Amino acid sequence: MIRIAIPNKGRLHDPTVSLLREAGLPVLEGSTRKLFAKTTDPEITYLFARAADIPEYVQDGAADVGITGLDLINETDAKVEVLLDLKFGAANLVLAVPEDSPISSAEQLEGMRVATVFPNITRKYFDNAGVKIEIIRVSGACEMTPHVGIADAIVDISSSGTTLVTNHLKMIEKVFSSSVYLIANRKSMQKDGKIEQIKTAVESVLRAKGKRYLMMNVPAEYLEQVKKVLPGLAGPTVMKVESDESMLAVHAVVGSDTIFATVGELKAAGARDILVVPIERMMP
Ligand SMILES: Nc1ncnc2c1ncn2[C@@H]1O[C@H](COP(=O)(O)OP(=O)(O)OP(=O)(O)O)[C@@H](O)[C@H]1O
Ligand SMILES: O=P(O)(O)OC[C@H]1O[C@H](OP(=O)(O)OP(=O)(O)O)[C@H](O)[C@@H]1O
Ligand SMILES: [Mg+2]
Repeated sequence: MIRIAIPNKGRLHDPTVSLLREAGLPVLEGSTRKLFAKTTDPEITYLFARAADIPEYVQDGAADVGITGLDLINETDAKVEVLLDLKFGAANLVLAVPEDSPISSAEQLEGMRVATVFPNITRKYFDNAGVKIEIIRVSGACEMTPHVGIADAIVDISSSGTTLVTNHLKMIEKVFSSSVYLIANRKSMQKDGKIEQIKTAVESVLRAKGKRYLMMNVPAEYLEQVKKVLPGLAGPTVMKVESDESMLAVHAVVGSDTIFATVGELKAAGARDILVVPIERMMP
C-alpha cells in the first residue's frame, strides 16, 4: 500500500488534484473534510495534510510519497527523496525592505532584524553571506513587520509581486526559488516499484503539456516541403489516404509554444485539413 500526502487546502490543492487526475490517479473524494481519499488503484490512498507538514510526514513514513513546495521541504530540512519538479506553484522567497530604505543588499543588514516565516532558509542564506542578523520568526502577515518597527527587512514569498508593492516594500535579493515537487520516503523507495510508476505517470503528463499532436493531409508533391517545416522530433508519420491516391496523411508531435508559427508554415508548404490535438500523456 502506498500513501500519498497531498495539500488539503490552500493554493496547491486544486492544481495537485488536477495533475493526479491527468496522471490517471484521480482523487476520489467523498467530502473535502475527510482525512483520506481513495483512487482507482486499490494499492494507493491519499492523505490530506497541510502543505507545510507534508515534508515531515514523508520523512517519518506517515506517507510514502508527498506533493508540496520545495521551500517547505528545505525549511524543514526533511530527509526525503526529491523526485520531480512538478512545474507549478512557482514562487520566490525574497529579501525585501521598505521602499524608502537606503538598504540595497544583504550585507548592509549586519546586526539588523529580519522577519520571516522561513527562519531556517533565512538563517542559511545570511550565514552563507557571512552576515549576522537577528531573525524574527512570524507565522504570517510578514510584510507588515517593517512598518510597525518589528523588523528592518523581511524574507517572504513573492510571486506576482503585488503584495510587496501594496505594502510599500521592494525586493533587494532573491533568496530561494521554489515550485512544487514530488517527494518520497527513502525506505519506501526501496520496498516498492509503485513509487517509480507514480513518478512515471506524473512525468508523462508534464512532458505532454508542452506538446501538441498535429494531423494534416498533404498532397504527395508537397510532402518534402512539409517535412522541412516539421521540427526534428520523432516522425512525422506518413500514411496513405485510402480514398485519394495522391493524398498523404501526416502526423507529428510539435512543441505547443511553436504551434502558431508551425501551422502557418505548414499551410504555406501545401498542407491542408490541419488538426491540432492536445496530448494527455507521453511516455518515451
Ligand atoms: N503567491 C504565493 N503565496 C504563497 N505561497 C505560494 C505562492 N505561490 C506559490 N506558493 C507556494 O505554495 C506553498 C504554500 O502553500 P500553502 O497551502 O501553505 O499556502 P496558502 O495557499 O497560502 O494557504 P494558507 O491559507 O494555509 O496560507 C509554498 O510552497 C509556496 O512556495
Ligand atoms: O507576490 P504575490 O502574488 O502578491 O504573492 C505573495 C503573497 O501571497 C502569500 O500570502 P497569502 O495570500 O497566502 O496569505 P497568507 O500570508 O495569509 O498565507 C504570501 O505570503 C505573500 O504575502
Ligand atoms: Mg498563505
